Amino acid sequence: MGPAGHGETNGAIAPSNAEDLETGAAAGNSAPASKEELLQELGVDAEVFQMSNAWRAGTEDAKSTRRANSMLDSVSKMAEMEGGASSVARLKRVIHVTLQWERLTYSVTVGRGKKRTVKTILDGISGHLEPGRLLAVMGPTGSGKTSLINALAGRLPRRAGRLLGDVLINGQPRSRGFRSITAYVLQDDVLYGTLTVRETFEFAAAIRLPAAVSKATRTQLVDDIISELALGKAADTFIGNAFMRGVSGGERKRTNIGVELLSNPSLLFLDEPTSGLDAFQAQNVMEALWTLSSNGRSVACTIHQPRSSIFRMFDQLMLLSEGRVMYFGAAAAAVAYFSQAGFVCPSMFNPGDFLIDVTSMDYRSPDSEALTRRRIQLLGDLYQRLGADTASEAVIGEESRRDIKLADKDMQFANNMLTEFSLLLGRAWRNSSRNRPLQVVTAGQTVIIGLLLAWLYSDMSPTTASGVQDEIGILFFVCIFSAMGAMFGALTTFASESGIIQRERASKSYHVLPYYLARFICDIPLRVGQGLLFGCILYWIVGLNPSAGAFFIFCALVLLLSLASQGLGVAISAATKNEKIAIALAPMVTVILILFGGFYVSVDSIPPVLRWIRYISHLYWGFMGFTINDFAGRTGWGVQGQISGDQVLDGLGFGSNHLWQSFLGLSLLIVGFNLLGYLLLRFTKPRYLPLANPPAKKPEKELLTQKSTAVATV
Ligand SMILES: Nc1ncnc2c1ncn2[C@@H]1O[C@H](COP(=O)(O)OP(=O)(O)OP(=O)(O)O)[C@@H](O)[C@H]1O
Repeated sequence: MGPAGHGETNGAIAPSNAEDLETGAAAGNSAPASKEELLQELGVDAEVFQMSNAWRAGTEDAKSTRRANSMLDSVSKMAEMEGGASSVARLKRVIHVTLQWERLTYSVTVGRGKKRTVKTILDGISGHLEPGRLLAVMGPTGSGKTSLINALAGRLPRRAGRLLGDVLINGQPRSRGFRSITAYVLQDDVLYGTLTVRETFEFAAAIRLPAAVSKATRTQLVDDIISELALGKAADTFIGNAFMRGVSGGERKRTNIGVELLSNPSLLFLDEPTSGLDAFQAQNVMEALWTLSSNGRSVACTIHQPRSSIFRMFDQLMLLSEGRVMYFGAAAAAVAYFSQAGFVCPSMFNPGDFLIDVTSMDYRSPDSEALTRRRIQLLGDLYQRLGADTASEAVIGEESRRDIKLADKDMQFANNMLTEFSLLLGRAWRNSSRNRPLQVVTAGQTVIIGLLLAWLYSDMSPTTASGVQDEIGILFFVCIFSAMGAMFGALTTFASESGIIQRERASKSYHVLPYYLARFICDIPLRVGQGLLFGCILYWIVGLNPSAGAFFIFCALVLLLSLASQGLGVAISAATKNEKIAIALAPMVTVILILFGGFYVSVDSIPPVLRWIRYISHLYWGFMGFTINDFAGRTGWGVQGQISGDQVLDGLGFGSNHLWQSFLGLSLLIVGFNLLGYLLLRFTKPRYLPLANPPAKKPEKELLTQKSTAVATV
């Protein structure tokens, strides 16, 4: 692979003159028919299909005059302010990245048993992206846009299939350093709704930049990003969530992009950055991307159907359909290319809509399906004949050559674990304390359940026939209530944060341990508050053990039980990695642990082989603690007050147990469940599909035979 052989390289990849075209045709390997045959079938006179410069050479380098390099300027200034610290200067410098991809083929196995087939999602796609350019990957739905961006960013899920081809960064295969210079912006915004835009950036700056970067510099960097993304007006507004109104969809999207910019990526991948936005917001987001690319970055995004003003911002366009390239080159020249191929865009028509119309399958009737399928096949063949071979060729500029080594630096954590912990604790605390709806719901349900129970059991008397059973029942209910609330709280919290954690871990923002500890510690006040509230309402009204010490032990047990349940909730959500599966699984786990909790089946009645299960049931230890705390050493139950508390404990199988065992059991489970949750979170990183070598080019003779067979079949 080398410099393009067709002069201007800012987009068009077809040979630059008729001679080149013929050469391309001769070498052109996998096209099933000659250019003339293809044009004939498309209904275009070959003579008319002039290789005019209009679509081939693409537009002028419109950006070069507009490329302000403002970011680079301010970055250099900041580096000076830092006393020229080389690490700081390097951290903020945009590296020039030329991305090339050649014959990318991605296939997956679909179906089961005899119906198993291999589905080709990307079929030999080649292209390139140079620094300072904005590449749009367009195509009808299901054409392979997301798969291509994921393949280029190295983000295809590992179990998904097979990926063949070459992806080069400044002429070199992607190395470990690839991630340190790239950012990948997901389609869904993953942000804390309870933080403002500025706080979100400040946190990202603090956690991603080394401690050597002063606060003033970080503030400057945040201000720069806010102005670069035109977020000035929204800077101090909350991001917002289901309970709290926040910034607009476009501002949210730009904040999402801005977070990635704080690690100063040189290569930016975005999947559908305008999805779900109205035309105006979409325009703002794309303008922000245009500015970012103008500052020397290489930006690639998928986009479904851009309005015409957005289309004009694209430097390069890769148009896909059915996993094949329909066009790759200067975006401004795409319409001319298609009009030469016989598809003329009506005047005043949005080019984006036109290109999608031309390359979409029409499934409305068998005839229209066959017709559009054939059209797409011909357009794919025509493109392959004209430009596919040279599509991955790019000029690797001087800056890119110089930057090869910088692009090879592996990503490192910026701070030590203690700093990470304090930053994460600050964020978690802010998030929890501002999450009023959660606090109100937690407090509300505690008060309602507490009062309801108190009311139901207010007439409870130890000297009735059912007195003992009533008291045991209420204690077990306390166990279940404390456990369920904490577990489902943890399930939803961790599930809602999992996107954020994944993104931050992918950019090596922090270790899992400080994150986990910060979350754990941050939840303690909520659990303590809930335990005390519940205890205060219920304990005295119902008339449990009246000693003050027993009351505090009761509250401590509620707290420990909640913390153990929280750990179990985290472990379940870390193991399942999916909120819906986690919420479906949690009740089953809870029911098993309830069964072994000592209330429904006494310990002696459990088959010996299953008895060990009670030791991993926090409900068992909690229930044991509550009953010992309430019954031990007391008397006065039964109609004549003849039943002692110790007899009750004997009946439950807790006669020989002590309170300290309950505390110890719960403490061990808190450690055990949380350790399990931590380890699952730590070691279950998303795994991505490695890139295998591209298939060797087949000898021309073999290809020609295949082509004639293919044409004959059609
Ligand atoms: N792991 C997979 N297993 C089976 N089919 C898959 C897999 N990944 C993608 N596909 C299929 O490949 C095709 C391309 O998917 P992709 O998401 O890349 O398309 P897209 O152009 O981004 O679509 P959209 O615009 O709807 O997001 C689709 O038909 C999709 O269903």
